[in-house]
Amino acid sequence: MTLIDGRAIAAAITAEVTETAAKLRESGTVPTLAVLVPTDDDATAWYVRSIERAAKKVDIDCRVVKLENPTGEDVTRELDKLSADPSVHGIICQTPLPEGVTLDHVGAHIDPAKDVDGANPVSLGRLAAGLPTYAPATAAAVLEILKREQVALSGAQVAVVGRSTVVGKPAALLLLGENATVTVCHSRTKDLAAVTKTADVLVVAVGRAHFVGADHVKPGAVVIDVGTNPTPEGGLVGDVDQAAVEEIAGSITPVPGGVGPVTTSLLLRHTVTAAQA
Ligand SMILES: Nc1nc(=O)c2c([nH]1)NC[C@@H]1CN(c3ccc(C(=O)N[C@@H](CCC(=O)O)C(=O)O)cc3)C=[N+]21
Repeated sequence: MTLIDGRAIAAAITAEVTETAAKLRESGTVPTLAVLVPTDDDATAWYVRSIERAAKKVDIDCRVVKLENPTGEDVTRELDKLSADPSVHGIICQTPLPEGVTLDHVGAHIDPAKDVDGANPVSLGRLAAGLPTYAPATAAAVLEILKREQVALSGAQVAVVGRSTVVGKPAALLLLGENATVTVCHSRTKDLAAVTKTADVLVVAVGRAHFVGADHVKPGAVVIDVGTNPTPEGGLVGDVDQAAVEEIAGSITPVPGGVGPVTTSLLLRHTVTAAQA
């Protein structure tokens, strides 16, 4: 079994982004990403620090806007302001959002041209229609890993477990765009293991530690583990029971060091692309 090195893939993307960012600066544009943080959440705080660190390395300006106990209206007003600000090229609104506020609602206030984490329903619609757009960075990371690992997708059986708007659904659309035969599974799927066992590529994005085990995996399958579940000991585990699957899968993305770092690097790539446009 091969462990897929997400950090190495992220480093390769980061090197490309560094070059593009330098060219932008030479031509007088300071590539700028705005990160809106509407709630206090440990996982989000970690992701925001990681974005800041990564942006600094590639010389992208990162503007973190922290709101204290905002209403939905406070969030949309801030997103309207950032969308209208010509010095901002990319905008990400962190989840979770305040109680009663949905990403669909606030996402509609991110200019699609700056929507580097694909949160505007317009961006998702464009993705569904096969038009150029920014896919959510995590979904894009799934595809980027499969491409860099040269996994054949055309005609392949792919199972996506999870149907969220930020990962499962857009990942399924991106995979369809590569001519994969995509099955989307979720909490109501009957006999999940029977479906996932037929998959050459298994993408798991349910947000539950060790949800997928040995009896879910086809021998030799490529397993992409999107989960980042905090453990009581302060560590991080995926949605896949890696130890149980090790003997069966052909290759797997570890957690940490798999999809996560690639997600951050793609958010930055989307930002320089937006700055070039
Ligand atoms: N609008 C929005 N989009 C997101 O994509 C989004 C979000 N909100 N809110 C928070 C979650 C969390 N998230 C992570 C991204 C990378 C790592 C990551 O790189 N983790 C490291 C390890 C971290 C560690 O070791 O503690 C890794 O997997 O190797 C983790 C978590 C994106 N999120």
